[in-house]
Amino acid sequence: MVGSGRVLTWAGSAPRTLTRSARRTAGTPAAAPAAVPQELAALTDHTALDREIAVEQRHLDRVYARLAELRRAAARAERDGYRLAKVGNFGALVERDAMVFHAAQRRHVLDAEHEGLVFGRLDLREGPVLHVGRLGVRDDDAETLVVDWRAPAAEPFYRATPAAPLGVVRRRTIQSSGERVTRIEDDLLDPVAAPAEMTVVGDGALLATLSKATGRGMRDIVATIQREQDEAIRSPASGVTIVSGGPGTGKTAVALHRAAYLLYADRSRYAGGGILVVGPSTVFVEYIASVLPSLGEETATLRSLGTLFLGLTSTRTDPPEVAAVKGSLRMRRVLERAVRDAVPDGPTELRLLYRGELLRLGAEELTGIRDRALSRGARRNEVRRAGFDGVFAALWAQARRLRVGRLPEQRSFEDEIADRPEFREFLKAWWPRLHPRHVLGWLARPERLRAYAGGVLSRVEIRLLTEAWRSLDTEGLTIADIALLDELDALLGKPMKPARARRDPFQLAGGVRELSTFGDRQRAAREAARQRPEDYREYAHVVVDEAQDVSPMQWRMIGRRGRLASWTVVGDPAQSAWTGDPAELTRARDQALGRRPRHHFTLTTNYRNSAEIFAVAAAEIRRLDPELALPTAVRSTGVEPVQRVVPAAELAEATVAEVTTLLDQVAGTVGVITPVPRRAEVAGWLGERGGARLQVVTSLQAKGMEYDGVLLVAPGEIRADPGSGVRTLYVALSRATQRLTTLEPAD
Ligand SMILES: Nc1ncnc2c1ncn2[C@@H]1O[C@H](COP(=O)(O)OP(=O)(O)OP(=O)(O)O)[C@@H](O)[C@H]1O
Repeated sequence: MVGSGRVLTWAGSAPRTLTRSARRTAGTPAAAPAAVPQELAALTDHTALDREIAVEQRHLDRVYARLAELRRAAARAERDGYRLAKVGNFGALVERDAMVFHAAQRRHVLDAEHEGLVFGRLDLREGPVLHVGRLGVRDDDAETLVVDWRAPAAEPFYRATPAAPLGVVRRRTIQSSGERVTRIEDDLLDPVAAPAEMTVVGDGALLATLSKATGRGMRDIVATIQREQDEAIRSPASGVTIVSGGPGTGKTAVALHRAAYLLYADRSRYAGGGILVVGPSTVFVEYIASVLPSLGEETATLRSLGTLFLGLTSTRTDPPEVAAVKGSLRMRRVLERAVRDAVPDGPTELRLLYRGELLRLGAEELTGIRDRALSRGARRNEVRRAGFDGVFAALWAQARRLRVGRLPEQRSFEDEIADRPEFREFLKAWWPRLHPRHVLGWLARPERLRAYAGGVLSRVEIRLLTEAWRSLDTEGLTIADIALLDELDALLGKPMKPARARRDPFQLAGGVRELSTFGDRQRAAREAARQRPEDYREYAHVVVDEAQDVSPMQWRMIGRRGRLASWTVVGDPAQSAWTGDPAELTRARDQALGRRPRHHFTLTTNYRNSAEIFAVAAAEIRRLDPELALPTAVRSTGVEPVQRVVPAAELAEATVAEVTTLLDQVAGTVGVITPVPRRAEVAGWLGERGGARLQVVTSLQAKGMEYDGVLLVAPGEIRADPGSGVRTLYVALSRATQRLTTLEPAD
C-alpha cells in the first residue's frame, strides 16, 4: 500500500514465490510501481497465482456456505423467537432478542453486502490467518471466518507498514465477482518473518483499483483504505475531527467511511440521532450518494448547501464577490434590521369607529407598539400575540382618554373589537405570520436594502446585492440565499405550536427493547430518519465536506443543526473560492464547532490524478503560493495533458471534437468544465453526446467531482477572476483521473 512501500513489483499480475533477495527489497517505500527487476521477473509462475486464488476461493466458499446456513438459522430463530414472545413476559422478550439478533444481523447484511464480501487477508506473525470483509462472520464453532473492516482486529489491515508491520507478515487484498475470487494483490510487510514457502503476488491492490474507470457515482474504498486515512476514519467519536489535504487525497472518501465507522461503533447513538452529510452542490451530493449504501449504511442524511433549509432547493451560484457579501457575518445585522421593520405596503394607521368615537393609532404609535413587543431579542413570529395585546391596550387607553360613553370592562371592549372583521384584517396585514422568503423579498427592494444595510455594508456591496437580487423573482434563490433564509427563520421564530413528543423507535415504553434484530434496527433507523421533521436539528454527527467553501453565514446554518453533534470537517484551503474576510470565517466556524476537542489529520497522497495531470494543476496553484505543501500523485500514466488554443470562433467545434476524442479515449466518465456564465452555451453545443458518461458543470460545481477525462473550456476566463480565479482553476485542473484537455479561445 502506498506509504507502506510496495514490496515487490510485478509485470502484469504474475505471482512470485519469494526468494531471500526479493524479501530484502521489502520495506523500500515507493509510491508508484518501479520496473520489474530481471532476477524477479524470471520467477513468474502462473500456477502459483492459480494456487493462491484457489486457496482464497476455498475460504470464500466456506464463508458463503456459512452465510447461507446463518440465513436459514436466522429465519428459524426468528420464527421460534416470535413464538416465545407470545408468552408475553419480559423474560421471553429478552430471550427472543438474544436468540435472533446475531443470526438476523448476518442475514440482513448479507443481503446488502454480498458482492466483495471478503476483500482482505492478514497472515500474522502469531495467531491464525484473518480474513477482513464488509461484515463479521463466525463459524458454528465460533471460529472467526471474516472480521468486519471496522472492528479493532481489522485495524492492522489498514495500518501495517514495513516500518511498523504490527505483527502482519503478508497483507493480501482479494477481489471477487459474485462469489468467485478474480484477483489477489499482496504486500509483504515483514519479510524476515515470512516462511520460505510464502507466495507474494500482484501489482498492489491500490494501483489496480485506481486504474479502474470512474463511474457516475463515487465508489467505496473499503478494500484499500490507506494508513493515514484509516487513522482519520477511526479517530475518536466525540469532538471534532478535522481532515485536510490537497486534491484527490481521499478527504471525501474518509469522511464517508468515517460515517460508516461511527454507525458501526455506536449504532443506536448515530442512527438514532442521525448523521448529516453536507456537501457544496447537488451535483456533488448525487456523486457521493452511493458510497454509504454500498457500505450497508442507508440512514445518513445527505444535503447540499442549497438544500439545507426547509425543503427548498437552490443550485444557482453567485459571482464570488456577491457570495462574499451574502456570506458575511455582517449580513446578520442587516437581517436583524429587516425583521424589525414594518411590512411593506402594510397599514400605517388604524382607524376604528367605536360607539360614535374615532379611535386612531398612527404610524408612530404602531411602530412603538411593534418595537416594544420586539424588545430584548423577541422573535417576530413568536410575539405576534404581544403585538396584538399592545394594540388592544393602546385602543383601550385611548377610549378611556376620550371618555367613550358606556365603555364596558376592558375584556368585553377587547372582545367587541376582536369580533370586527376589519380589525382582524388590520392585524393580519399589520403583523402577518412571516416566512423568511417574504423578508428576503423586502431586501430585494433597493430602498429597503439601503436602509437596512446603511452603515453595515459599503456602497459597493449594497450595489452588488441590489444587482444580484434584481432577478430574485425571475431566476430564484441562489445557494448563498439559502443561508440567509435560515438566518431569517431563526430571527423570525416559529409560531407557537403544541409540542408533540417524539417517539424513540429504539425503545418500548418502560425501557423494554422492542426491536430485536439488526434488520429491525436498520428499518427503525430509516424510519426515524423519515420521521424527522424537515427542519430537524438534533443530529448526532455532522460531516462537512469541501469545508473551505462554507461561508460564515453557512457555518451558522450548519451549526444550528449540529448543536448536539460531534463533527467531521474536511477541506482544503487551497481550493477555496471564498474571497471574504478570513477572520470572520474562522470565527463563524469556531462558533459552529464549539469548544469540543479537535483532532487534526492531514492526508498527503493524491489518489485521483495521474502525476502528469497533477503537475499542471500544481503549477497553477503555485502561482499563488510557491511554497504550498502539495500531495504526491501516486500514478503515472505517461500521458501528458493537452493544452490547445483555438480561435474564439472555432471554440464550439473544437469543444465537440475534443469531447468526442475523450469519450473514445477513456472508458468511464467525461466532465466538461466551463466558466460559470458559459455552462448553458457549452451544454447546448454538446447536446445528447456521451449520454450518462458526459457531464457539463461550471467551475464551481466541479468542486469535489471526479471524471476519467476532463475538458476544461476557457481556463483563462476562470483564472481572470481576481478574487478566487486561480484557486477555482486549480480545482478544475485537478478533477481528471486519466486525461485532461484545456481549450483556450484566442481573440
Ligand atoms: N485508499 C484509497 N483506495 C482507493 N481509492 C482511493 C483511496 N483514497 C482515495 N481514493 C480515490 O481517490 C479519489 C479522490 O478521493 P476523494 O474525492 O475522496 O478526494 P478529496 O480529497 O475529497 O478530493 P478533492 O479535495 O479534490 O475534492 C476517489 O476516486 C477515491 O475513491
